[in-house]
Amino acid sequence: MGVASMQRVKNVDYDENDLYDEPDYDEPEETYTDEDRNNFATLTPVVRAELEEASLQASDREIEDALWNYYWDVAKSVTYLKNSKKPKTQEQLVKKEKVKSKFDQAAEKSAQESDSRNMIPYASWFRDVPWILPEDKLHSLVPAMPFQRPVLLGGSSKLAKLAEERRKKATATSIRANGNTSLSALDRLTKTKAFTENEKPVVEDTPERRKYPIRSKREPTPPPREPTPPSVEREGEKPDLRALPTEFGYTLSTSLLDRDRPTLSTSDVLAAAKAPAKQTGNGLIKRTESLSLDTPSLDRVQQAKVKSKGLDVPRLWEEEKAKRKASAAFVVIGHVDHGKSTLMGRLLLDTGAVAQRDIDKYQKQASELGKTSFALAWVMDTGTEERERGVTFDFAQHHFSTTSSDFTILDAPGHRDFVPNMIGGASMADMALLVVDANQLDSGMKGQTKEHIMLAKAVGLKRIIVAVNKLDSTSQAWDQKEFTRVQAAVTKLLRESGFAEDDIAFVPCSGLSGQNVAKKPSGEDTTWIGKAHLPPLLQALEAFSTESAQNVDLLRPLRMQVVDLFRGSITNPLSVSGRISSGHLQVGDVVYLQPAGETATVKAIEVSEEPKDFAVAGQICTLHLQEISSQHIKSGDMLCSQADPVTVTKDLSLLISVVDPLLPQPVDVHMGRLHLPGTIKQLVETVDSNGEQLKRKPRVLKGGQRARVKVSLDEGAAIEAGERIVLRSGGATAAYGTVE
Ligand SMILES: Nc1nc2c(ncn2[C@@H]2O[C@H](COP(=O)(O)OP(=O)(O)OP(=O)(O)O)[C@@H](O)[C@H]2O)c(=O)[nH]1
Repeated sequence: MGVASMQRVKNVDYDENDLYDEPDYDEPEETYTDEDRNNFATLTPVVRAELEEASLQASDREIEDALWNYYWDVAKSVTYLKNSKKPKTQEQLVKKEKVKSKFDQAAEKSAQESDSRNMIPYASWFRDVPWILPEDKLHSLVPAMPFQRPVLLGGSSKLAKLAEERRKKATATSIRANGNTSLSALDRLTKTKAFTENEKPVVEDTPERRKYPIRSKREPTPPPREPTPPSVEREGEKPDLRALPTEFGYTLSTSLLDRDRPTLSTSDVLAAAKAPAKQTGNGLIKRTESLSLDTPSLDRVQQAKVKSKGLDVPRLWEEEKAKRKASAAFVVIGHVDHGKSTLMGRLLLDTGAVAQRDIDKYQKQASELGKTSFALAWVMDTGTEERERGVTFDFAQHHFSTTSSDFTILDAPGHRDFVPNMIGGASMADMALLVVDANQLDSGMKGQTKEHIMLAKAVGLKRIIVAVNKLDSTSQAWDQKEFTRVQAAVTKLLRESGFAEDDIAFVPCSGLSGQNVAKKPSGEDTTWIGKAHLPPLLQALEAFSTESAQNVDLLRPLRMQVVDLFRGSITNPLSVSGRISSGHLQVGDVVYLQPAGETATVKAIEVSEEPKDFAVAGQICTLHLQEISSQHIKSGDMLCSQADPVTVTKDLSLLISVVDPLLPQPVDVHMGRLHLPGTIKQLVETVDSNGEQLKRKPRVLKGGQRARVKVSLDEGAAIEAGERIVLRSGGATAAYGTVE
């Protein structure tokens, strides 16, 4: 395990007391979804393998607890388990309970108060409302289920306690109260408004949200990966002395988050109050009947429906062709610590996408930790603290431009532990950038260099640039022989994997020193690079990027797999991102989501973080949606044209290349960001390279064979012919191919 992984160990946000205080908690019954179970099945062996590497053992239950609590984050789960399994030092064992600060005590008290809100009889929700609400309406105004927040995030023991503590702290921080009830109602409302303005309200941790995480949009300039400074109270910062919102105010503020529940806006309430009361003996009761209890969603309350401008997108796209730069998205792959992040940080710095002052800042922070060499890598790290709910497993996107091309870097920070995410990232790319440490060829060949090459091919990437990196630190710096040795070995592997000679480019470079990255190298020991006509990395990327701009298919029906789902802002409560694989869309379009079978309106479009009127096939974009609930979308779903939607199916006929022996057996089916459990029901036939039958109904498929198989998915998915799929079993890639 490399230095970078050790950093992740340190990044985990807990203190030692969390490991040793173990109060009794009642364990709630967990009801896992199929997706949860699938995640457990896929990730538990990965975590176990990591632990075994460190000679540690953990039970399935412990691993599952960790995965559940760390939200499927393998690195964090491993870190937690490693720390909890490590023998305790004497010092740790005798450590007394920390003296609680006044703020901690206040936070605890407020958390208890907030817990006491968990069970609220519906009749008392509106006890401080100056008018009376009819009994039958009260049922519709409060949640259908008893309003009870989950007591634990799941699991048991220390993790459960850790999760509970965190939840309490988060609640306490958001609604800090000291019991001062003398503040005006206006102040209380201001408090609830503050949630929405900061766009970080206290969100219920419902099972629904666990299943379909909605994250805040990533900050464009990421924070450093290391260190995570301990949270310190800022000097001079005054505690928030405002009172808790009333039950009614709380209802209003939280209901804004639940878009499926009938929601009352403030204006609805005021209108109702002003409405003439019907004299029925019940006085004001009848006023409340003018409240529109069907007012369904935030969209309709706050957002005007966006109309389409009716643009002729294919014509506009063609007209703009001359003005447009070439573009390409590339996924950065390679074995751990071979220098991917450093090389990308260098590229972003030397192309001006990142300012030197940011690097200087990271340099200073890194050198304080004795890790100066990581300053460039920190540019790429999106930082766990920035992510809502500590989710760290998603790949990051970064953009940079040259005079001729626009690039998107797809970097999956956790992909070495989390191959499914590497598949998700690679399936959005036009090409791959494989980084190989010239000093560590053999370990890479046994490890992820080999696996990532296979997966790049499996998701359909044709072009690959191989950066032979760290040539500044070969036994003799910039040794041409070392470069040639790596080039020969990697070329062999790429050819075996099916990459054509013309689609492979080699670049000798050093991300750390910047030699041959954005500029040609200087110095006597690098003269051979110019003589061999080996371009700098940036030039190689530009040479491969020109094709992708022409490789768009606007005229086919719209298809875009949802890769990410997040909350953009209060005005854009639901946004999705992904790559349009075919067709086009524009602001105001109504799109169809499968497998939910729901429609949504495209309120706004962003491409490379710039607002656009339309987006076309080949572009990675963010769509802000309206008139759809988050419950109907999850990553892996397909956004398609209403007129020609993808059909939902459970049964797949696949033409596959076999990596590991296969029988009729359970498998995990991966298609881009979609991961579903399924079963190989039938081995139909083995075929030759032209797809012609070799043998009918084989009993087993061996590595290296091509075959037709029938796979049944556990649940229906939006998959159509021609899609690339990867079959995995026991945490390893077993086969890849296409849907027929
Ligand atoms: N000498 C030398 N060291 C380098 C070079 N590039 C990266 N390194 C060092 O290699 C180590 C790992 O670099 P990273 O950029 O974090 O590697 P990575 O492949 O992104 O690692 P993971 O994301 O953890 O897989 C760091 O200490 C870097 O400073 C290089 O060109 N030359």
